[in-house]
Order: sequence, then C-alpha cells, then structure tokens
Amino acid sequence: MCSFCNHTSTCEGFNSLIVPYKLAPQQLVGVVGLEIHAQINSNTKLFSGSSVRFSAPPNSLVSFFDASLPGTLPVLNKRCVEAAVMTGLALNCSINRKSLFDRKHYFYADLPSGYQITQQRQPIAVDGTLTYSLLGGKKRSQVIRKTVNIKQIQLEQDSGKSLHDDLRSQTLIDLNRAGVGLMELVMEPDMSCGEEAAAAVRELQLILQALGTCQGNMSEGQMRVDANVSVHKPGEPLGIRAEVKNINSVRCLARAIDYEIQRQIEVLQRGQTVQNETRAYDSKSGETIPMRDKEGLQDYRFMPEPNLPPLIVYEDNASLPTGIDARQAVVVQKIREGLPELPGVKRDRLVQTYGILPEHSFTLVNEDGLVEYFEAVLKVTKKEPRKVIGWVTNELLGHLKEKDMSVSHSPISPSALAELLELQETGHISSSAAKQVFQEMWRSPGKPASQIIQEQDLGLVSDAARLHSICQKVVDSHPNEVHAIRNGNKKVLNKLMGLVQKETKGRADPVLVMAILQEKTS
Ligand SMILES: Nc1ncnc2c1ncn2[C@@H]1O[C@H](COP(=O)(O)OP(=O)(O)OP(=O)(O)O)[C@@H](O)[C@H]1O
Ligand SMILES: [Mg+2]
Ligand SMILES: [Mg+2]
Repeated sequence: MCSFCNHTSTCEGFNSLIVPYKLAPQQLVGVVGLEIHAQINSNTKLFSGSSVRFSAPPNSLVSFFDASLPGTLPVLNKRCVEAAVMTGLALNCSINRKSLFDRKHYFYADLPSGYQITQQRQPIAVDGTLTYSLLGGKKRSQVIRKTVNIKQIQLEQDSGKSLHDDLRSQTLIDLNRAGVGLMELVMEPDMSCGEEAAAAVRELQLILQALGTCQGNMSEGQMRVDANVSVHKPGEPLGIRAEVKNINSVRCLARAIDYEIQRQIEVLQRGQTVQNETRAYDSKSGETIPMRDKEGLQDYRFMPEPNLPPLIVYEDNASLPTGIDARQAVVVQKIREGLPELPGVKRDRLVQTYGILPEHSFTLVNEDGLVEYFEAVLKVTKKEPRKVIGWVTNELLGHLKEKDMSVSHSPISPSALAELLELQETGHISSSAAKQVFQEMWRSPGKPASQIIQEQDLGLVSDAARLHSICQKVVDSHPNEVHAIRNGNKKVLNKLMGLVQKETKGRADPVLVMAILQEKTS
C-alpha cells in the first residue's frame, strides 16, 4: 500500500498526487479538440448504389455490399469525393492529389464486415482552418474572431445502427446507415471552452449547409461531434484528454465541455488523475459519465484496403492525363470555381453594403432564407437598411420563432412588409401603428397594410388643434416632468411624448407632437 495515495502495489498514483499538489489549480484552463463526423449529402452511399434516406423502414436501403456479402466490391461514389474536396477548399485545406483508403477493424454488430473503410495514412484534405466568431463585450455586440486549425478531413463509411429493445432484451440491427459517406473532420486542440466549440461547430454547420455537402442537423445525427477535453496550465504540456460523445445539439456541446473542464479541474484539485476515457453526455443531468476506458488503447489493425486503388484528383483539366474521361475525373479547379458565398464573407458583405451592425449580420445568416428575405424587402422600399433590419430580425423573426416556423413559411411576404415600411417612411402611419398593422398582417395573410390602416383607422393623426389640446392636457397634469425639462433634462420630453401617443393609440404624428411639446415646455 502506498502511503501517499492508498494505491496498492506499484504506485502509479504517486505522480498523480504530487503533480496536482504543485499546481495552482485556479490557473488550470480547458483545452478542447473536436472530431466531427458529417454525413455527406449524396443520393447514394460511399461505395454502393443504395439510396441514402433518413427514417426509411429498417433494412430497406441495403445492398449486398452494405451487408458485406463475400465477393462484393466497393465502387467509389464521385459525388462523395467532390463533397469532401469542396469542404476541404472551403476550410482552406490542402487537397491531397493522391489519397488512400485503409481498413480499421472493430467488432460491432452494426459493422458486418468487421472493419470500416476510412483514410488513415493519407486523407483527402489536410492542414485547414476554420474561422468563427463570438460576440463579446458588455453588450455582446463586439465581434471576436478566432481560428481553429483543421488537421485533416477523411472520407469514411458510416456504420449501421443498433436498436436496443429492452423489453425483449434483444438488439436489432438496421443497416440503412451502413456505408453512408462520412467526412471526419479532425480539429487541433485549439479551443478552450464550450462557447468557443459551440461557435466553431455552428459556423461549420452554416458552411456545410451553404456548400450543400452536409445537412448538418445534429439531432438527426447528420453531424456528430465528439469533444476531446483536457485541462492544463498555460505553457505546460497538454493534459490527458477524455473524449465526450452522445452530444446532439450545439447547446449541449457547450454544456458538456464546460462540465467536463470543471470536472477535470476538480479531479486534479482532489489530487487524483484524469483518466484517458470515453465519456457520454447525459443531457438530462447535464453531466458526463464514463462509457469506456481508452487506456488499453484499442488495436484497430489498420491495413490498406486492397479493393480500392489510390484516390487521385486533378488540379485542372490541363493536368488530366490522356485517356482519362473529364466527366469521370474529380477536378479541383472546377470545384473551387463553383464555391458559393461562405457565411463569413456574407456577413462582412452585409455589414459593408447595408451599414448594419455585425450582430445583425449574424442573426440574418443564422436563419435559413433570412438574408434573401431582407434583401428582397430592400429592393422594394426606400427605407434605410438600418431601419429595415430591426423589423426583420425582431418583428418578423420573433413571430416566426414563436410559432417555430421557417422564413419560407412566413405569412408576410417581403413585398408586403416593404409596403408597410414604405407607408411608415412616407408619414402615413407612426411606428407604433406600424407595429399594430404588422400584427394584423400576421393574423390575416395576404391582407395589404393599406387596407388594414383604413379598416382600423390607424392613419397618422396630424390634426394640429387636436394634438395641441392633448399635449396641453399632458403638460398640465405632469408639472414635475415639465420642471425637469425646463431645467435642461430634455430626455423627459420622451416620457411626455409616450403619454401623448398613449392617448392617441400610437397614431399621433411624432414630429408634430415633439414640436408642440417643446413649445409648451420651453
Ligand atoms: N490533450 C488534448 N486535449 C484536448 N484535445 C486533444 C488533446 N490531444 C488531442 N486532442 C484532440 O483529440 C482528437 C484526436 O482525434 P483522432 O481522430 O486523431 O484520434 P482518436 O480520437 O484517438 O481516434 P478515433 O477517431 O478513433 O476517435 C483531435 O480532435 C485532437 O485535437
Ligand atoms: Mg476520437
Ligand atoms: Mg477520429
């Protein structure tokens, strides 16, 4: 028995006791490296012609190859290769002109061949970067840009699914997913907390969706994120990592990582060591729990896949060797030319072109179809983009979120919103009346703003005599406020303005009311 740490026999625990003892625990910081499996958006699997569909009847999308019948051979799906190259280019990777396939052996019931075809020795793309942004500062309106390095992107097969039937104590196998093309993106351990990892993954999701290479839905398993987490003191070697799996949303990812960092800090503070293990995140308790030990490193018995030749991609058409059909070849230059506008570039363009705030550009780009909606409104109204943005990101998006609706299902079309904003801009209605009209437009899809204004008598009240009398009443009944204004506190005028608007149900002409109030309080 070791006198330091109660370990029996040879004491591995000795170091674990001494090392943390010397550490100043408060200086320990988290280190995070992500491995992301992204299902490639393709009609067919990576090495077979079976269809790829989510929620099809079990085992209805399985070819002989997917079920590993002897004698069947893999045929590489060109679409999957192009998707990986496109993703690599969008993430500033070098594309390997020659990459190789390997067999990685596991024994799981949902992997009938006993191995996964992956790219271990030479993956298709290496050495990339992902730039993501966080909103920081007091009001969370300051954009902080960060970059995480991408070690590699490899093509590999997905496994099938094991479904556990607890009632009958049996496990059922569904091979629909077996052989679906995956891109595994391996990031360097460059991040330090859950918020950073969540922002990076959200950015990656947007990039993959813009490229169309993966649908990126984490809850449907199209994108699966494993978080490798360790803690250390800055400047010292990295600590032992635990790998957290079972994370099915970006929010859970952030929570799981922050929980794990804190747990490891506490382990060290207690004088123990962090285990190199795989842990699962339990979203109900918000905790990570041990799944399996990684200490006795699994031997995957990697070997070259004998049934697939090296994967060759070409830089441009000029570099195609004679005899190669250009339609069969994967040409990097062609894919590079077809890259769409990426989310980061789109946000910068929106800020520069329309003068909107960076945080608004995030909201626009985060919501599928919202940028297009915003730009469609701007085409029809003369109202300044900076004034339109609030209507789109607060009013419209708020209503959509409340009903869990997508932008494409909005009952208010961009041109209908533009008409409403135009009526406000040209002084036909006040801003608060415009909000009432918006509510009504939401309730009665297709009814034009002008008709609602007429029916509900929401037009601007510019009758000077009437406004004079309302303003007089407000001024007379608020002597303290008037006194403050006369003493130079002009902000109080807004309070009086609010009271006048209350009297007129938000319809009073604000310019006229302000002029009258200023005159009466001068
Ligand atoms: N000390 C560390 N702390 C946090 N993350 C780390 C640390 N060391 C490595 N990582 C991260 O762990 C991941 C290692 O992934 P990789 O695919 O190379 O190996 P693996 O996890 O052993 O294999 P598998 O694909 O079978 O899970 C990378 O994302 C890397 O950034
Ligand atoms: Mg791993
Ligand atoms: Mg890995």
